[in-house]
Amino acid sequence: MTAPLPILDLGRFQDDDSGGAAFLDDLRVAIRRYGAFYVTGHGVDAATLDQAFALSRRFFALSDADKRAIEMVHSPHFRGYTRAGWERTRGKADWREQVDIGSERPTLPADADAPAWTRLQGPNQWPDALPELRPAALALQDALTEVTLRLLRAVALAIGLKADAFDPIVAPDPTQLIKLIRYPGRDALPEGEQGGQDGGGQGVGAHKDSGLLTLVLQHQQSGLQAETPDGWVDVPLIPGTFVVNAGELLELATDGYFRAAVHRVVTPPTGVDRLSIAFFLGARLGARVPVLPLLPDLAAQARGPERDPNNPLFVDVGENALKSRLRSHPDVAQRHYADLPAVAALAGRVLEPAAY
Ligand SMILES: O=C(O)CCC(=O)C(=O)O
Ligand SMILES: [Fe+2]
Repeated sequence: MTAPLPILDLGRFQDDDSGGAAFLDDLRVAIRRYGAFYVTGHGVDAATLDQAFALSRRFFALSDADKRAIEMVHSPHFRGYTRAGWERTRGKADWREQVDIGSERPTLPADADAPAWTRLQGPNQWPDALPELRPAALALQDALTEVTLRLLRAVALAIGLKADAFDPIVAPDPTQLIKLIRYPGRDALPEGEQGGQDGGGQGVGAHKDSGLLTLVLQHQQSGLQAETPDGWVDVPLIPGTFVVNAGELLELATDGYFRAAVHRVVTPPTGVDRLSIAFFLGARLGARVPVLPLLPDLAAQARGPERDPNNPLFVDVGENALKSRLRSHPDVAQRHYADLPAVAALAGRVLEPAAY
């Protein structure tokens, strides 16, 4: 099989300021052309990943009542369970159920003058019916954070910066988010939702991730697709790899030298479902993303960040993260953010989920 995206071995990266020139060139070319690539040599062992998918399978097999006990609408921090059809991308329902697990941090004081994004920080919701999930998910979060921070050091070197160039906006408390996701097969979707994109329903619609870098862990069933200069391509499962997507903050920090990857997931065929785990690493919520001083010949190729009226990009990290969350989860927006003028203006327009 010819891989649709480059496959890079992180084992080739030497983590000092010398980098490993050939690896860094490959990395820069991959992100510049595709915004995405496969990574091998990431060091997360297969047993850890198998255990994570086994727990994910057990979580989604819980009763509706057990899952809905931790529904996201209870959390101003956008944590917990989302039923299929309740999340939206580009205004349309996504046919996936998921649980969002972020950095486990205390709620910030509710100060009237505090920016709205401060409400994003806080504890997770954990299912009483699956106590093993908490330690396993937090350990996985640590392991994936380490891989992503290592990739970020390589990205910095690849554009002519010091390895620690992202530290001021990331350390010591980057935004972390794990999503355990299950996409039901086409037959499980309501009538009228089964067509669309190349014959498949919208597992998740085309989008960019809002952070710096995302790792997508695939398992058994493919369905991820990426938009490339040659059009949409399938990004099938390659055992032992993660898919890495550049996010909006990396597009902003490089003034558009890198573009965030546009990607989507199509609904699996009748009779099967698909599990995936996505890990999103963003900058500190309180940080503002600077335009980094790239090597002059790279800076000359920077196109500026994309200007999409449907998806404004914000250099204030908390604001950019909140934009994505409010747009994807209108029920949480209405329950916990109705005081924001932008949310109030949307009231009643996008709240009704498709029947499921
Ligand atoms: O499930 C996947 O493969 C990708 C999920 C994704 O793109 C997202 O949740 O942002
Ligand atoms: Fe994504």
